[in-house]
Amino acid sequence: MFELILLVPADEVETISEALDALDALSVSVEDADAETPAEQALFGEPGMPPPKAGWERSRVVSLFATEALAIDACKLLQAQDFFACCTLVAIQAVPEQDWVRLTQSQFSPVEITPEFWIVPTWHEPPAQAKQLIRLDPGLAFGTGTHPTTRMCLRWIAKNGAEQGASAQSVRSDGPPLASTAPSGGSALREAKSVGASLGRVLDYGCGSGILAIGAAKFGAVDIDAVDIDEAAVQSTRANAEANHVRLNAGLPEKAAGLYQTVLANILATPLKVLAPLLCAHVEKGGNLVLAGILDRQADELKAAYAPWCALEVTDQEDGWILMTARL
Ligand SMILES: C[S@@+](CC[C@H](N)C(=O)[O-])C[C@H]1O[C@@H](n2cnc3c(N)ncnc32)[C@H](O)[C@@H]1O
Repeated sequence: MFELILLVPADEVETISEALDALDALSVSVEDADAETPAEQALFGEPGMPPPKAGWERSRVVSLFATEALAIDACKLLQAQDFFACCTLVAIQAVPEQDWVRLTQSQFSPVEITPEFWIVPTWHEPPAQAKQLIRLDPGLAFGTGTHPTTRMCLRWIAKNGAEQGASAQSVRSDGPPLASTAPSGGSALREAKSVGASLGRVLDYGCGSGILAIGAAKFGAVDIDAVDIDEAAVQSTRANAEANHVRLNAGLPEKAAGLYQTVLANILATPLKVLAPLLCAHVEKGGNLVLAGILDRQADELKAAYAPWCALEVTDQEDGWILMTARL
């Protein structure tokens, strides 16, 4: 593989990226050429806000080609275009051979939720102290446990759920009995001890990988619905639930039906505000609403949006993100 590296001004990033795509680049990535210097710029967008620009003031555009000849041809073609006038060729160079699988895997380590509750990729042995764990590999859907918002929701589940070691029998009982929630692996996991169900019936709204629904099952939830607007997330939730030997109902949002003792939603502040009446209507009297995906500066707007139904409070925080919960 050979990479063609260009320095491109912000206004031309989109045009150059599209041209590289048309010239059969295997991939095109755009980086801030000033990253990790005082001139580094943040580029991000949130729902309801203007979309971020396609590139930085000085963008480093790196495209990958199967052969050196293809990279050189693409470069020559680009250099002949008007829009290339303010761009600079940095290099055409061979990409060293890498074990990409090993490299990717090395970036995902077990994630500690509590000292006894861990998220562990399948290629890792569980840590010795793990008494409860979720087996999860990175996939297309959001939710590997590495994001603070997911971790805060899981901490809430661990704190408010049944005692660790809750068995497969403690999850939904309308299917065939499941073998075990105990993961394979080297750690000495405690045998099933509790079928308590302090989470009760659970709704995971915006389930992504299904990580919260699976966590709820591991901590004694009795009947779990996991919904998402993204069909790929629904598929991912089903596959991850099966891999973790837990039973849940995954589907599109209309699958959410009736009242739940626990409603979890880790989305973002803007959709959470829009969803306030719907989410609150699904929480039974005395039940819990658990919201994440909220920046600490957004606490007051969320409190106001939910005030007609409940009094949201900030009950956890990590890296500028907050967890807001309420009892209805
Ligand atoms: C930040 S991810 C959270 C995933 C997972 N629950 C977690 O805690 O890691 C948010 C998920 O919500 C879904 N989502 C966004 N808006 C939604 C909506 N209006 N209704 C249902 N799901 C939504 C997205 O597709 C995405 O999978």
